[in-house]
Amino acid sequence: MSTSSPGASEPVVELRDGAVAIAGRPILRHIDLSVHAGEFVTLLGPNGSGKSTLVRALVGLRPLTHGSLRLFGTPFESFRDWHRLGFVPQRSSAASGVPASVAEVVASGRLTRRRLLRPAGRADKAAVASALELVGLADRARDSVATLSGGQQQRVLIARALAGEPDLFFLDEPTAGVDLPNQQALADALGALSRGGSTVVLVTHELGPLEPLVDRTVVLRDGRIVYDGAPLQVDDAHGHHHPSPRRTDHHPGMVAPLDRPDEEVSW
Ligand SMILES: Nc1ncnc2c1ncn2[C@@H]1O[C@H](COP(=O)(O)OP(=O)(O)OP(=O)(O)O)[C@@H](O)[C@H]1O
Repeated sequence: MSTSSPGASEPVVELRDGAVAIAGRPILRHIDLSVHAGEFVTLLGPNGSGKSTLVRALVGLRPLTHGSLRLFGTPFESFRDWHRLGFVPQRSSAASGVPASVAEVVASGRLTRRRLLRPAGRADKAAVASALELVGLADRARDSVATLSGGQQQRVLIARALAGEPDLFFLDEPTAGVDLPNQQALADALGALSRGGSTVVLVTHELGPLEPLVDRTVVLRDGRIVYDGAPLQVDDAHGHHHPSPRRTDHHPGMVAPLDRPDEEVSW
C-alpha cells in the first residue's frame, strides 16, 4: 500500500466528464476520475458495467466522445511519454503461437524505452532480469512461453509491462482464471511496484491476495461511477467484519447489490 498522500500532488490521471460510445451506443457517461501518484486503485462493477472500456480510454485505446483527459498533467492530445504507462489487457495470452522465450516476451516490454533498431543495452537486460525476478520467473527465462501454465503466462505479461519501468500501471483482471500461488506471486510483484511509488489501477472481480494493497475502490455500474472511496472488502473465510462498506460483485455466497440494476447504491 502506498504511503503517499493523495491530493497533495497533481493527478497522474485526470478524466473530467468523460464519455465513450461504441458504434453509437453510450458505454461510459459523466466519468470524473482522478488518480494520484502512488495510489493503488481497484475498479469493480458488474459484467458489462464499463470497467475495461474505462481503462482502455485512460490508456488512449478508446477515444473519448466527450470530456478531457490529462496524463501526468499533460493534455492527452499532446502526451508523448507512453513509456511511463504499462498496460496488461484482459484475457491476453503470452504464447499466441509464437515460439518465443519468456525473456524475449519480457524484453519486448522495453521497446518503448529503446531507440529504434538499437540492440538491447545493459539497462534493458537489467530491467528484464529484475522484472522476471519480481514476478518469480527468473528461473524460467530461457523456457518457451508455451510451456508455462496460464497463470505463469499472465505473470510473464506483467513482467513485460514491468520491464518498461512504468510509473503508471493498468491491469485488466490480472488474476482471472489464475490459481492461488500465481495470484500470490502477482500480489507480491504489484506490492513491490506499489512500494516503489508506482501508481496502479486494477480491474478485478476478485481481490484475493491483492486486497491488502488497495488504497481506494471505484465502482462502475451501467457506465457510471457509483462509488469512489475507501477500499471495499470482500468477506473473508472467517466471517471477519470489516469497518468499511462491503459490497462486491461475483463473489459466491454474497448478496450482490451491484448486480441489481434498479437498486440505487447507497453507502
Ligand atoms: N468492441 C466492442 N464492441 C461493441 N460493444 C462493446 C465493445 N467493447 C465493449 N462493449 C460493450 O461495452 C459495455 C461495457 O463493456 P466492458 O468490457 O467495458 O465492461 P466490463 O465492466 O469490463 O465487463 P467485464 O467485467 O465482463 O469484463 C458492454 O455492454 C460491452 O458489450
